[in-house]
Amino acid sequence: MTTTPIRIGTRGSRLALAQAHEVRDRLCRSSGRPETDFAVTVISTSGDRIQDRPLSEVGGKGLFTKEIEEALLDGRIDLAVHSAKDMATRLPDKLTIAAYLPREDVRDVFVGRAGPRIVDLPQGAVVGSASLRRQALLRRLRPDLTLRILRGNVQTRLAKLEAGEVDGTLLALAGLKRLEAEAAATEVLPLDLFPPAPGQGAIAVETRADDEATRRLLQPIDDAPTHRALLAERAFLAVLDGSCRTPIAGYAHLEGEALRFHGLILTPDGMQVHETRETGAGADAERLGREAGRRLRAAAGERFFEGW
Ligand SMILES: NCc1[nH]cc(CCC(=O)O)c1CC(=O)O
Repeated sequence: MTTTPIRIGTRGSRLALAQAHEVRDRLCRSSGRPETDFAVTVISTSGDRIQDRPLSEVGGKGLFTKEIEEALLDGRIDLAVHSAKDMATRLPDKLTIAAYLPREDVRDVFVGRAGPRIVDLPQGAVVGSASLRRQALLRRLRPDLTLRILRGNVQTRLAKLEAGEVDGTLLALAGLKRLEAEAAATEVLPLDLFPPAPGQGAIAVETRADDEATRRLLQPIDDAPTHRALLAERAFLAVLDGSCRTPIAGYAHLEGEALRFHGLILTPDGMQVHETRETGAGADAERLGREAGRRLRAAAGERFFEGW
């Protein structure tokens, strides 16, 4: 019997590969098919190639997914595995997110060389991050620090820290855990001070909307609570990210039947902050996220989004 393998597209970083392998392993278990029925295809993205500028300057998030989505649309792959955080808020028309794996820890961590905790850093210490959200949250807490753009995948960033380019950096705990490198974290940051980016810690599986067979294959590995939370967070982001230069945090999670949402926008210098906390029904996730976004838009005023 010959079967064409199901082709799984992913970026080539160690983290991306670990995530793609996790999806493949779950699909093997849920479908009873052997590993040889799946082929992991590495696709290089513009986000991987551009290393010297913040993503907000070169077109934002879609950069880590564009080439992979093109491969899906062309039929070169059947499904794509992404960090949900890296996905643009609007997907190409013919694509859909068919499954989210159970979410990993959503918190950010500090990895310090000059001191284990952010409070331990000496005045003016250099912290590297390419994330506008992390930079702004850090400035709010420690306006004296010097911020540097630190790009590259998780390994590269840890190597740059080790080499002394910066005194500390901020990373997602989820990524470190998936790389079995969580020991690198010197401080796990509290959710109220460092609310995560929408989608952080979640792995999304994208496919063609009209590919019924792949959608059916993915259905059993979809985690409903993560899916609900992500609907809220992505709806929130869609209302707010007309400009991808606005630092935005958004985190939804289910507590029983209730969906709790925390959203925050701030100026890049961390001086102005607008924040909202809401609770709603899990079934209303998208509406909850959208309304939280509208509330913040109204509270901040349109000029807030134009200032930089
Ligand atoms: N391209 C950045 C990126 N996208 C997803 C993760 C971590 C894993 C996750 O949030 O699921 C990271 C690295 C980081 O923020 O430290």
